[in-house]
Amino acid sequence: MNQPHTEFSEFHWLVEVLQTVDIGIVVLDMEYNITAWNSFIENNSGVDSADALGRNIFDVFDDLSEQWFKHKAETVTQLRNRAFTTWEQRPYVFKFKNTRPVTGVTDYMYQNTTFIPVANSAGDVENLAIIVYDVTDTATSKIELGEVNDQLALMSRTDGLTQMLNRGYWEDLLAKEFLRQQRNPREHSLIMLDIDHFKNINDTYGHQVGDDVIRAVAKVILDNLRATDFSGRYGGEEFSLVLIDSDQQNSFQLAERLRKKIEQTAVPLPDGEVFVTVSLGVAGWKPEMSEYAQWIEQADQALYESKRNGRNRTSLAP
Ligand SMILES: Nc1nc2c(ncn2[C@@H]2O[C@H](COP(=O)(O)OP(=O)(O)OP(=O)(O)O)[C@@H](O)[C@H]2O)c(=O)[nH]1
Repeated sequence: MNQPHTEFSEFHWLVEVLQTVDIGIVVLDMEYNITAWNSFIENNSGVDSADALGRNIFDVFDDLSEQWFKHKAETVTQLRNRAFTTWEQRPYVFKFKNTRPVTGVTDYMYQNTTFIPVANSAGDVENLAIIVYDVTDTATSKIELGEVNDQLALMSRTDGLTQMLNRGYWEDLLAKEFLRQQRNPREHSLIMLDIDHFKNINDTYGHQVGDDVIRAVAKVILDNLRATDFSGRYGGEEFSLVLIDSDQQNSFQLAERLRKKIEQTAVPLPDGEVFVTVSLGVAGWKPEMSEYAQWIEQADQALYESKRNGRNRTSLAP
């Protein structure tokens, strides 16, 4: 005698809960017409439940991908299995505005969603429920963390003063290129370049001007290499370059071009300008080299020969 009343109050209580929870609930029939629409969906879509009920979901959300949605829904109802989508696979199913204070990361609510087949008492699937979780906070912090990590990765590869590769990363690239050379040799060359009497620049004009000189030399190098070449700041006023598909003789010519351009590059001073010269050493790759350090060593020896012979010149490794 009490049974119907209990069931009714339980139902009422359940509906109350569904209206209050902080997740979205949409229920559709097999023709994709809306049969339930809770307050969360109402508030975020701006469509009242009274207006939504009975309407087709694709009319209410005209940017909902019909093909994708139907495929998902059919899989769920035919297999009688739940299915999930995460914001990483698809940022949102229903396009709701992001209600958070401006994050700069997203204009829309990131959502995880669950598709649930709903069977009647006879066991036939007659409805499809879609549960929507607002995961904007998690998603934005994960995206921001990813951006910070990218930034850190870039910083860990780059020299702060010149924006060239730093020595560690340049050597990593050299090590990889060296391994490729051992398998499939080509005519690559390595150049070491050092600013002449740089200590005098610092001592005469101060470290600020010294830094400007280093930046100016780096710019000439970067502006004159091919996209496939790679250069790094090897030490304070020393730079290292790998020229791809350039034999020792061609690389000597490029080194001379760099040397002359740097010699003609004026670095501004508060009251005038200063010019510097550089010394260079060029070493082509040789099959007898068993490790990349020997390649650097050969270019270094050629560089020191340039220094010994009076600087502002290029020497070739023997
Ligand atoms: N301003 C500035 N100076 C630096 C930096 N890194 C290294 N140095 C200076 O570079 C100078 C290098 O001097 P040395 O190794 O004696 O060589 P050099 O004076 O160039 O003489 P040679 O190479 O023989 O022609 C030192 O005084 C270092 O303090 C930097 O990032 N900025």
